[in-house]
Amino acid sequence: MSAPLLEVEGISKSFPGVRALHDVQFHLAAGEVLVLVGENGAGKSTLMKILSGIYQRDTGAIRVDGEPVEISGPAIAQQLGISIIHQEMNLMADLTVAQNIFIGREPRVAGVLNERALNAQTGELLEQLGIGLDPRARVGDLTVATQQMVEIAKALSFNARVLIMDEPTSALTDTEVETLFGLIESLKEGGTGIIYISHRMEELKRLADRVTVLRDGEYIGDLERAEIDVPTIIEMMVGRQIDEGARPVSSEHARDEVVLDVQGLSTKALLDDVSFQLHRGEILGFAGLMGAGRTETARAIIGADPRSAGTITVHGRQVHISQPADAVRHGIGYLSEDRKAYGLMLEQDVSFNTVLASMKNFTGPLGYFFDGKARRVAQTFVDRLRTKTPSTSQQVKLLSGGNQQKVVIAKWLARDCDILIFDEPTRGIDVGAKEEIYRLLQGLAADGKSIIVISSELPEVLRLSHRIVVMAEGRITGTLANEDASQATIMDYATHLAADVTAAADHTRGAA
Ligand SMILES: Nc1ncnc2c1ncn2[C@@H]1O[C@H](COP(=O)(O)OP(=O)(O)OP(=O)(O)O)[C@@H](O)[C@H]1O
Repeated sequence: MSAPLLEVEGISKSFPGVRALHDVQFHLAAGEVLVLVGENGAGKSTLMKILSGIYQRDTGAIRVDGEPVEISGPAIAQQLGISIIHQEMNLMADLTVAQNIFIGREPRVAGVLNERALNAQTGELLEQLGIGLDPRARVGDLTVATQQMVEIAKALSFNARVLIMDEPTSALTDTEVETLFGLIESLKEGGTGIIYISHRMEELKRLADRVTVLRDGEYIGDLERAEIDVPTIIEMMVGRQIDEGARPVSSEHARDEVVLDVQGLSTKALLDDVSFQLHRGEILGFAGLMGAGRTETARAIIGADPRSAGTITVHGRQVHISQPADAVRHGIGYLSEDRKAYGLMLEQDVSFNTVLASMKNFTGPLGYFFDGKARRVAQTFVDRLRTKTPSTSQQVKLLSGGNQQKVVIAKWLARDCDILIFDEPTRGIDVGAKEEIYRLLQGLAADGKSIIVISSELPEVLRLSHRIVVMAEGRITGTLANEDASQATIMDYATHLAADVTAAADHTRGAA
């Protein structure tokens, strides 16, 4: 039998205070998709960073085609044919597609960049991959999905034999996901081995030839394609069974007081006459395709983007919100979908970030910061959300992606706003922690908070929301009671297949 394309054995890696990996193994054959799963902080990214030369292992062996290798830096990984596509992409917005792919390797004549050859070479590569894209397009003008295709093209331009994808679908629409999966199929046929990290269980069934499970930095086991069963995998991942909670019903809160009333909200860029009401104790889900206007609605409400029309009424009083600080003053908290840009101060620790939105409760006269109090509060959220961190004094940038997201959630929970808007709250969060976050949000709603959840995951919208607002192209196309909604009906409204039902639905049922 020929040696596997890639093999790792006995890999361990520690950081100060954290044992990230201990005696981990896996193997990958040419033309195989290996899906790597594990809870947040299980060690998936660390393992991939070792393979791509970003981190050095403490112990263990790595073999390519059966030969031991030392991956002492990213350039060596590239030479060995190992390429990684990160969760957060590393492209330069102001450069073109071609410039990004061949940056530092551009064809030159007598030292001068040959733009024409560069574009031709890129055109060829894109065509081979079946990606219909102009090599001269500016990357900053492309959608996230297309940028990701550029990342993949870039990885393959180094003749990658092993392609590592870290949660590649987390920011893609359903059709874009299909395009990506099509590309993965053709890469497999060409003999590329793919390591695919995902928290989405449905993807695993579609894609995986094999699944490798990590828990707490340790190798738990492998499942072959025929053995893949989601509940088994979840149990291997979290070491216990997860009960899925019941879906809520809309009538529970439909008659309660209206806490937030948005009428005729419009923006120059996209929104057209967006109107809805949020009740006390209600979770209102916002569904729709990427670009439908859900994030824009949130941003227009909190004053992050200018409105061209519309009124916002909080607890019966019309309010003037022209910047996010005004929104917070009126008790509206917004958890952004982009945690790095808006959510966290990465250099600061878990404790500081947890109290970041409620600083005045932790600051005394003359700006004295009550560090002990902040740490106690931060620790309660670390416990409740099961955030994996050695302590509350760990810098946030050293946490895994999913655990950073938990800190963002803690920050808004600590702020104690009356109205909370969560934009893709569980992006990058593992299945076990997701269910805990759902219960936490439902607990907050039961205590009288009002919550908007924007989510691209329909099972999440259905699991959480009393009512569901569906948007398409900047407008609300439907408002559904949870008991009337299914993934299919939501998609109908999101794609305009159903008539506008806003008026017919129980949009105003509770306003009596
Ligand atoms: N540079 C670092 N310094 C200290 N600790 C680190 C560093 N990088 C990772 N860790 C820790 O190592 C552990 C494994 O993290 P890793 O990012 O590999 O997890 P993951 O499985 O990829 O999680 P997620 O699903 O949340 O992305 C975590 O506890 C993380 O906080």
